[in-house]
Amino acid sequence: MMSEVFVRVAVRIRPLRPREKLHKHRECVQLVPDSTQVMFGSDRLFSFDHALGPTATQDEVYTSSVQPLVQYLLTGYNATVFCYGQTGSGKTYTLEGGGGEADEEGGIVDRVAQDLFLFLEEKKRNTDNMETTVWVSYLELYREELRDLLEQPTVQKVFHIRDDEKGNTGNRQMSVLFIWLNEGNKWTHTIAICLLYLKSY
Ligand SMILES: Nc1ncnc2c1ncn2[C@@H]1O[C@H](COP(=O)(O)OP(=O)(O)OP(=O)(O)O)[C@@H](O)[C@H]1O
Repeated sequence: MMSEVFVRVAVRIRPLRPREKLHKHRECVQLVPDSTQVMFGSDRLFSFDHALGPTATQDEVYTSSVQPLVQYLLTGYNATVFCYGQTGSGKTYTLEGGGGEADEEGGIVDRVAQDLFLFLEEKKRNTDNMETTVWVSYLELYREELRDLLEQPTVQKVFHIRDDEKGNTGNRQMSVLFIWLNEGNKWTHTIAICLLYLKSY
């Protein structure tokens, strides 16, 4: 059951990369054991809804911070997950995964796609005449420009972010968006990115 908190913030501290170790970089942020706090330097404490340290697995990140939202989606609510952080802090790794073949490296997007279909299957088994449609969009928002990543690179479709006279972007809707690839009747890979769904009008 989701509590009445609409925005939750999880912090993830990534491990030092081999090159950083080679250059003798040191961690400057510590996870406070058995808490959801992190410490900067020796005395600055910050609290979050979830705090995940350098040894946290992709699965721990997903189950603690995202999985409840997928359940929530099926009850008709919208949910948005986004990663924020400076360059190299691990946003792509957390969302899309480490790029390896191993399941444990899969990111949030893979796991959302897999679970969504599992949960839908389960719901379908317990519900008469249930029909579901899953819409898929894959958009990139970069420097105020939107690109449809499912379009052929040669097709230049222009999306606009539009405001009404009061400055509201009324037709804008945040969603969880994903694509999946089905090779030889087997779900071999899932990629998803959640950004922004805009009705083009
Ligand atoms: N939790 C982690 N465990 C192991 N390696 C990680 C982890 N998080 C990030 N990395 C590695 O650190 C590097 C930087 O991460 P990533 O590319 O995800 O950063 P980013 O925030 O997306 O950066 P940018 O904003 O420049 O795209 C990558 O080589 C990635 O594989």
